[in-house]
Amino acid sequence: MDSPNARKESKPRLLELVNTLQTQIQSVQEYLTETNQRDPSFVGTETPTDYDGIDDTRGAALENLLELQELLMTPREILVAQTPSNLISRHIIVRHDIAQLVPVTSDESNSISYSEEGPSRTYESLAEATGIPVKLLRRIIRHAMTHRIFYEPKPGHVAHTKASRVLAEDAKMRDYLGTMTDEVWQATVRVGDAMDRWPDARGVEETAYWLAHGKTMQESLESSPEMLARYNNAMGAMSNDRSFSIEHVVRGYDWAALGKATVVDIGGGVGTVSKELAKTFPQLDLVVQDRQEVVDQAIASADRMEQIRFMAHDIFEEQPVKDAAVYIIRRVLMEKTDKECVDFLKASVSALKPGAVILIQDPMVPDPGTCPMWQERKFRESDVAAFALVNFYPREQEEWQDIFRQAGSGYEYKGVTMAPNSNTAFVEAIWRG
Ligand SMILES: C[S@@+](CC[C@H](N)C(=O)[O-])C[C@H]1O[C@@H](n2cnc3c(N)ncnc32)[C@H](O)[C@@H]1O
Repeated sequence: MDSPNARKESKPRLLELVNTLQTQIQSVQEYLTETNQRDPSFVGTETPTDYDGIDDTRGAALENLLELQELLMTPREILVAQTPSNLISRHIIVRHDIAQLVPVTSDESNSISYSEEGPSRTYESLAEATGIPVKLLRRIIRHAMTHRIFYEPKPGHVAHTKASRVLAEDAKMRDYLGTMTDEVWQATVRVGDAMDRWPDARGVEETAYWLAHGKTMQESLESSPEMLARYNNAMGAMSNDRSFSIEHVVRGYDWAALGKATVVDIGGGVGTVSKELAKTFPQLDLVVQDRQEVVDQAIASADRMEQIRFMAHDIFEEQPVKDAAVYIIRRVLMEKTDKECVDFLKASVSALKPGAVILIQDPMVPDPGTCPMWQERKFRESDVAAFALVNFYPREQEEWQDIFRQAGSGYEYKGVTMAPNSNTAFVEAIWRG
């Protein structure tokens, strides 16, 4: 324990945080100046601020700011800070395409008014366009404004902030929020009921999602091509987020060392990961496998690449692509029971040549204190959401080891490694035959 004298000498925590922040923010500001960027602001929609070259300092500053902000809050304020109503305005904005109705540039429709800050649209004109009574619409949009989505450049006018502009221009981001507010949100409020009903729940049927929607998430997606397309876009929107980032796949394995080789992306969706691998490692031949309806969607999409072949394949059927160097399966086994994981591995055996690698990427929350709180909070939010949706249980080292042991003695289990700065774990095994 510190001696009373040592304690006297150390700076009070609030001041220590402010001093550290002063230095960090100075560096961020210098970076913005060096890269000719405007001051960050919630007024107007100039291109989103790019912090890429200073991301570590920005992350450290966010961590200090979070601590500072929450140290300045009372315990009551902490308890009520997040409320279920936080999502209401986002839900309505996405449902009624409100972001697209607000002009981004000055040359759009004539219901626009121009001010120094840029184009805007009145609540009355938005009410007419959406059919929502103006008083209600104003309440909802003003709620969003407190979350920095839109602002009022002058009374009665709605204009874009950077965040609302992203929503207006990025269909994938709208699909992400649509999936969150139409699908995930409803499930999260049934978690307590699901835990009461199935205390030892396993598998995708004994879930809060099932209680909320009367079917599994997969059944929902299979029943509606629109919902499936929206879900796949939502996954794409999150591919840049640190927690889901494809960067962890691209950098987390020595793909270059494979030379000219075949990589099979099992349950690869519409090929988001394979497209990134294909761009960075042109020597790889990639095969993306998924359910027929997902493959159809991928093939219909405009950005197909020569290097990637799509193939309908059920992960529990015998693997048809023989002799590939790596079989990667990302964010698929997290939804499967242990027995299903074993079945999948057994179904792969006949295709594997000695030395072939099975690479599983699944979410796993880092241990407390090993990453900044602002990141851990995000990771734990997606962890409990995955529990609500598909009954996801992060598997420990020993559980994976046991799964590979049951799948056959030919698998040499290498272990689980966390990708740095992420909630992503790689599980690796090599087929020895
Ligand atoms: C969460 S998404 C992950 C997609 C992709 N791997 C990624 O990381 O972006 C899970 C994917 O697994 C696919 N999937 C689930 N069960 C499957 C099965 N039995 N056979 C084939 N694909 C399956 C789903 O269709 C979906 O595309």
